[in-house]
Amino acid sequence: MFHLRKVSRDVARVAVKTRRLSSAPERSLVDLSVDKEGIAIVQMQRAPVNSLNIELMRTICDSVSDLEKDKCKGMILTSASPNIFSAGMDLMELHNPDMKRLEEFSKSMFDLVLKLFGSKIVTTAAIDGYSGAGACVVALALDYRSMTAGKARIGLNDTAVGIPPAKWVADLMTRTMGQRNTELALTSSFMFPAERALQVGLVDEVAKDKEDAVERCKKFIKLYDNILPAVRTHTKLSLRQDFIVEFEKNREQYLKDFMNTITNPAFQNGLDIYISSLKQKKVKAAA
Ligand SMILES: CCCCCCCC/C=C\CC(=O)SCCNC(=O)CCNC(=O)[C@H](O)C(C)(C)COP(=O)(O)OP(=O)(O)OC[C@H]1O[C@@H](n2cnc3c(N)ncnc32)[C@H](O)[C@@H]1OP(=O)(O)O
Repeated sequence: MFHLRKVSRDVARVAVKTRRLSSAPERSLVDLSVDKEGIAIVQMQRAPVNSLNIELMRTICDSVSDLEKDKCKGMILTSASPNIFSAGMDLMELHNPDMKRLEEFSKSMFDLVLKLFGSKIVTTAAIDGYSGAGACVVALALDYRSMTAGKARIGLNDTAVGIPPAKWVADLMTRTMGQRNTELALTSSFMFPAERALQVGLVDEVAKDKEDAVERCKKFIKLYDNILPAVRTHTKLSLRQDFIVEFEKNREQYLKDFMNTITNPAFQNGLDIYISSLKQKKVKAAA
């Protein structure tokens, strides 16, 4: 049986870790709550756009570990930012990086993907807004995705940012969308609205708003009510083992490849321009 009091202790623990790891966050990077049925909502709240820095990735990872330990039924990853699920990796982590921090960043990214993909609990995302690149990878590592119709977009726009998608990223997407759709999505960096994402299998359901997206995740988690959790986990992990084994085997190489891409001067030049264009957009909007 799940106890609410225990969960608030967990929340406090996550908040403490976050304060220790990061230079200045005033509050926890995720808001974690669990309902009476043992369904957790892990709400990212790293303003303004939930960009994934080391601290946010570690906090999500630790939250999932805590929920697994507490034998939670399932989790819903969502966002506190209106219209943004997550802007993907924190570009500031990639821009003129300190080598040691970049290595830590890469490790945190791999740890998070493996934690989510291999989680014992049912993992879902209620995607209510932009979910690009690294955020799309996070969503793909989960069991189920519901996404709101309207302005929200999801996709792997890595090539647009100047990062050729790693083999493991393409594999993760292929498992969900198949070879042809993945090829088209990755080469074009297409950002899918919810209905198109549903057609290609990138998301599982289209919701009318965030509340509906969360409800659909809950419904999905409850589909497993009559299945023994250990049997469900065993089945899921045996079907995912090939990816996990391959990832672990090549992890060092993936790390080197990623670090080489990021530290390449041509990538850094491109990133300068990309970041300036993001800032410029704001200046133009204000004018
Ligand atoms: C964990 C597993 C990861 C595994 C990944 C492996 C594959 C690696 C591939 C890709 C890596 C990436 O993820 S690179 C990041 C890609 N993301 C983007 O290109 C998104 C860029 N941002 C936008 O398009 C827009 O900001 C937005 C649509 C997300 C929001 O638009 P909006 O108009 O609402 O807000 P602003 O544009 O004004 O942004 C507000 C504020 O946030 C800053 N910002 C935006 N995105 C990022 C980011 N990704 N990292 C850091 N900061 C970001 C933006 O510059 C503004 O800052 P200021 O207020 O200071 O101007």
